[in-house]
Amino acid sequence: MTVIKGLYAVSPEAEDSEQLLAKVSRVLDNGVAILQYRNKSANTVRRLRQASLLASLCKSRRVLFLINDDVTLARAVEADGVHLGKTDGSVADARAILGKNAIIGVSCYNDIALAEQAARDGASYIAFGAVYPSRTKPNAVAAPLSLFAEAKRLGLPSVAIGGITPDNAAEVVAAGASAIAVIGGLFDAPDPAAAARQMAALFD
Ligand SMILES: Cc1ncc(COP(=O)(O)OP(=O)(O)O)c(N)n1
Ligand SMILES: Cc1ncsc1CCOP(=O)(O)O
Ligand SMILES: [Mg+2]
Repeated sequence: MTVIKGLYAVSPEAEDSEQLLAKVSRVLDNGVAILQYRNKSANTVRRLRQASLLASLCKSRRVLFLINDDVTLARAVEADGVHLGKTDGSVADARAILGKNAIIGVSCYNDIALAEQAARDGASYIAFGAVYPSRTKPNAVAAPLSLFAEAKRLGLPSVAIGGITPDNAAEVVAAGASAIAVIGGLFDAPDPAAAARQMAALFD
């Protein structure tokens, strides 16, 4: 079984694919266990190009590679899996397309009932957030850290997302999150590689 644990980097929006590759490449060797390609604005051609570049990078660095929202794209680039929110399709459909070993993560926001449902549906992990206010997604619902202890009984890895930085990440890990998903706290840090090392070290 694939282990979902540690620093889970989520890619920032980027128009320039080479710049995106360079940015991600700089943090990847500093303790990132999982990378998610998340792009909410580019067209299909650019998304395919960016996802292909990141897929090769992750393969060469032995980092798990997931795609946000888009099962078709995940299959096209042979990603390890997909992350699904409430409007992104079902776990069953994703598994039918990606196969039984695919990693399928499900957003549960601040709702333990959604996590229970995701567990019944065969999700690989559940995600709660935003655990802190997020500049990337300012309207995200606020999720209390107590959810991570509560979700332990489901027996699935739990991922925390939203506003996580090197300054608050220890508190999230102490609350019981298996992994911390980070965009701004990593890619907007003064020294992204150092921020990655600091957050990854919490899982040693
Ligand atoms: C690890 C992780 N957790 C939550 C999300 C959010 O997914 P969703 O609610 O579908 O929102 P968008 O990211 O699609 O805007 C995520 N992407 N990754
Ligand atoms: C996708 C998503 N879902 C809840 S908060 C968020 C954004 C996370 O980005 P950041 O780490 O910059 O707050
Ligand atoms: Mg989504």
